[in-house]
Amino acid sequence: MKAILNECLKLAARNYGTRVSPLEAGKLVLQARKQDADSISSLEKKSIILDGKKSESRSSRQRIANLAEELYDNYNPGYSRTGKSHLGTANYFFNAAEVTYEWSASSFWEIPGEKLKARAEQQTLDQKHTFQISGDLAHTNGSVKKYLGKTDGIPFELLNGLPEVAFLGRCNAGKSTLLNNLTTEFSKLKLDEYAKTSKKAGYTKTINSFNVGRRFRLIDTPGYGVRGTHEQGELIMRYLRERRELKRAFLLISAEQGFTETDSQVIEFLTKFGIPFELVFTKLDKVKNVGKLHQIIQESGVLELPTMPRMLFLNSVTNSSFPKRLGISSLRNAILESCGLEEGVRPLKIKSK
Ligand SMILES: Nc1nc2c(ncn2[C@@H]2O[C@H](COP(=O)(O)OP(=O)(O)OP(=O)(O)O)[C@@H](O)[C@H]2O)c(=O)[nH]1
Ligand SMILES: [Mg+2]
Repeated sequence: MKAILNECLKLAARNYGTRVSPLEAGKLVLQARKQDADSISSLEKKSIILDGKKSESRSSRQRIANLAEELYDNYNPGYSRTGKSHLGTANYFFNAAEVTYEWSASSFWEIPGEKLKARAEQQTLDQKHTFQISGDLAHTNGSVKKYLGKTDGIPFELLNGLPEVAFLGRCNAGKSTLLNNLTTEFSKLKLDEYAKTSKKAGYTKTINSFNVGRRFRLIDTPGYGVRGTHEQGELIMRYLRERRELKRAFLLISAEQGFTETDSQVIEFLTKFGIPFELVFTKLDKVKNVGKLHQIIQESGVLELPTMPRMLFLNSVTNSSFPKRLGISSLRNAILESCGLEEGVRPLKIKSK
């Protein structure tokens, strides 16, 4: 299957603008992806069934260690595998960057700078209106300029338009834990606790922002579902639609439990409003049967989405079968990439030892 896909992509590259349009190439890739999903997956053929018997054999440990990567390759045929040097620099960035909690918001207007932006925009509109009515330039005499220079008491660094990526997902999907996972060095056994987490669903109540190395912001959000409230849902939807700094959303799905109806609605919402997003399957350590995970993905319809979101697989919690945090390098790399940070970029603020 990989060979066919590679052929499609090569064909598209060679014939761009001549025989095969990118749209046709896209269709070919989609078709190939669907066939890939329909066939018994390569992983299933290899019978990686983690049935809880805790096989201690070396090959089994090796298979688990490669699980996140194999799933990534299996479900992202359109993406080339990220090179080791890219992953290495992404890991360096996250390990070295200073992480600071910045703000929380329980309504859209509490997000630093949003009120200010809206007022400035209103003034620009009013100014245009004045031009139209009077045609007299002197009429506006620079009042807008005077206003734009002020920050309304909001520290300038909160208004400095850093790119943002947001974690979305049902309550208890592991959003806050993932934020801690991303920002904790591999060598540490226990995750740093930047974002507060709990076994109790519905723990995060506001949108919370964390500055990473003064290069971008990670945004933790309240979960949706039974424990989420209507107001939280409205806040998240507004943030997703209106926040200009948002570069990409990462939608978390429990690899053990799969999609809920609300997850599907959120995917529909993101697609409808053209909000770039990727899918992150969390709690890989809880998956006992990889075949079931394949079934969950295939039956969810996400493989047919026209936007072909990338799919990442990881675990934030370790246990004896999963002694390592898998899949995190790929997510770190995807975040830097979505924020437009080139390979080799360094944090502007380094963690103190
Ligand atoms: N086994 C396992 N547990 C995880 C993983 N990620 C998170 N958890 C656990 O899931 C529970 C919920 O994690 P949170 O990070 O608080 O989940 P959340 O999505 O932020 O939840 P809300 O704030 O309620 O929306 C905690 O007990 C975590 O330890 C994982 O990868 N594997
Ligand atoms: Mg949370």
